[in-house]
Amino acid sequence: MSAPALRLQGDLWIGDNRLARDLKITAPAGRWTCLLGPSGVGKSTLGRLVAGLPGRARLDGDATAVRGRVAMLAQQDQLLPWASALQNVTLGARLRGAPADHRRARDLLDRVGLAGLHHRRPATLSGGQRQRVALARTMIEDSPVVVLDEPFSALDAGTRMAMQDLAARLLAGQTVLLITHDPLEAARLGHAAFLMTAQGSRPVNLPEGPTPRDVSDLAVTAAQAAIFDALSQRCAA
Ligand SMILES: Nc1ncnc2c1ncn2[C@@H]1O[C@H](COP(=O)(O)OP(=O)(O)OP(=O)(O)O)[C@@H](O)[C@H]1O
Repeated sequence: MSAPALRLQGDLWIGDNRLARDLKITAPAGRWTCLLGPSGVGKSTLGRLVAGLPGRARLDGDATAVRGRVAMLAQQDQLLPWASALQNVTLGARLRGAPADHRRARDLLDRVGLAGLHHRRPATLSGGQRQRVALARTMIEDSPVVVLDEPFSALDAGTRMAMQDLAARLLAGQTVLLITHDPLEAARLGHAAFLMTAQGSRPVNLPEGPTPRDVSDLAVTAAQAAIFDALSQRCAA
């Protein structure tokens, strides 16, 4: 199934509480779109809407109905506590009643740096290790649309960069909505980016060219600074 573009427009609500108005966010097909904005503005809520998760949230404007599977890596890793890392990675297939691809699951766990930890339960893993199990679980799905909600936030700088590179490679061609607080992450990984506030959304300029971009690229540094500036102004407003 080819990856669709996403269009998210209108006011975002949870019940009677309007979180943000006049959103105009478009995520190009098969590309990474980053969503930035102050804490509590509704980024995760929007991500859950895209993923079709049940709840009281709604967008009262025009939104693309996403057909087919959406994989979501939520802010809390949501691993099953009684299942091993490997069983957590193959959970989606088991829930669909499909045969689990253990070989691929093991390979992904190795690639996210968890070789030797396949049989550990989540409680015996660090926060960053659990986040990487959740990342492997998201990547094995091969969904046309992927929502990543702060997927690298628990990782040290070196591991974070390595996981960004791996995700950019393995999710190439899928439509990815990346929710992040990290301007550098957006500048490295985004083909498009939006800053979301309670008053609306606006596109953020990113460097041209292939991703993941080099951190030492001056265009990346400049984009990072511009995003940081925009975020501080919006948060101070
Ligand atoms: N189930 C819920 N019922 C009512 N309000 C909720 C619910 N879930 C979240 N909220 C509220 O909705 C707002 C948006 O939350 P959300 O988690 O989407 O924000 P966010 O932009 O992702 O924040 P952060 O960057 O801190 O993760 C917050 O004010 C939160 O308290």
